[in-house]
Amino acid sequence: MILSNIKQIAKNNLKTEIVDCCIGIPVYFTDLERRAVLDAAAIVNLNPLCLLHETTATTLAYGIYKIDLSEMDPLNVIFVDIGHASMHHYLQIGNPRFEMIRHDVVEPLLLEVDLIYHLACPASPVPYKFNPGKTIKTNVVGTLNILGLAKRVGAKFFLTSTSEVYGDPLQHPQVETYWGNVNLIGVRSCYFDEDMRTAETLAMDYQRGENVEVRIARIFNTYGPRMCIDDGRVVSNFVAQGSTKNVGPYRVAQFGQVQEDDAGGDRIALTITHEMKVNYNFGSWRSSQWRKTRSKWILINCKVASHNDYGGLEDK
Ligand SMILES: O=C(O)[C@H]1O[C@H](OP(=O)(O)OP(=O)(O)OC[C@H]2O[C@@H](n3ccc(=O)[nH]c3=O)[C@H](O)[C@@H]2O)[C@H](O)[C@@H](O)[C@@H]1O
Repeated sequence: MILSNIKQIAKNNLKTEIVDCCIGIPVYFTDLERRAVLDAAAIVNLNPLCLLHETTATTLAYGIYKIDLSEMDPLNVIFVDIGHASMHHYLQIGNPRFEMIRHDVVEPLLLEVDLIYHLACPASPVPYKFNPGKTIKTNVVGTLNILGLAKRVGAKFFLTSTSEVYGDPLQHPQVETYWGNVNLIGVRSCYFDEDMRTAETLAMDYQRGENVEVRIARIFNTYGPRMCIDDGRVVSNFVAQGSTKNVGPYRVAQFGQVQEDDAGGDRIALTITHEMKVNYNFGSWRSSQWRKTRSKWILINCKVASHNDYGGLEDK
């Protein structure tokens, strides 16, 4: 079912028949599970040229699509795999400037760097609920460690936060100055909202007390190329479920559409370091600062169903 859907999506996008393919699998798949994937592919007339580990695919995708890294630019990129999902392996791709380190940010990390993008937390409800303790550790202890690293080496620190810091907001649309309405013991809060709030607090404390230059981007519901169809966030849910269904009353929600991918956040960071402001909503069309940034991110204002109109729709 999944493979036939993916095949259809690829066919529509590429406007050609799809037969040959590479299929990404978790590294922990057993031989039997790998065989089952190949059998499933055969059922839908796919011819897998290889089964690729997800981490390998992720790293390759970065290397392939990150086309703005100049050959002449002395920039080294270090990936730190937080080891939170099925990512147990890593690949150092051909470019000698990419280095992949397998490390859990919950443990101290010693590196020499100038600029840090702290993106280390699953943003979709499915993975962040899978192991809430780990999610909290990643956002709280992990952020503290990376801030400690930034402090030690004098690096700039860019934190990707979330619209979830507003909890169940009473103000629409949310602006950066809004403090939110978070239920600290709610099912959503204890997984993600509260610990991302703590992460932001830590970042601001290190900016005030330790002179770490901090930028925070609160990313709203994102949708863009190379997101998983079963990502679990609202826009991909809509796309997956089909948005033509009559779902009753509508409300306006905020969306950020990512035209590249989450890693494309660095474009924003580079832009906003020239601005005075520290935190930004990426998704608030009322944010004048946002509009000033010349990033590849665009906003779509659209009408969506409220939470309860869609069974299983978890995200805002
Ligand atoms: O325990 C305390 O009383 C102190 O804890 C922290 O200070 P500190 O432990 O010196 O840690 P930082 O240098 O701010 O680093 C925070 C974390 O980052 C980690 N770190 C630091 C540097 C580094 O390169 N890599 C790295 O992972 C450290 O192991 C530490 O756990 C707080 O910043 C202090 O305000 C507080 O007084």
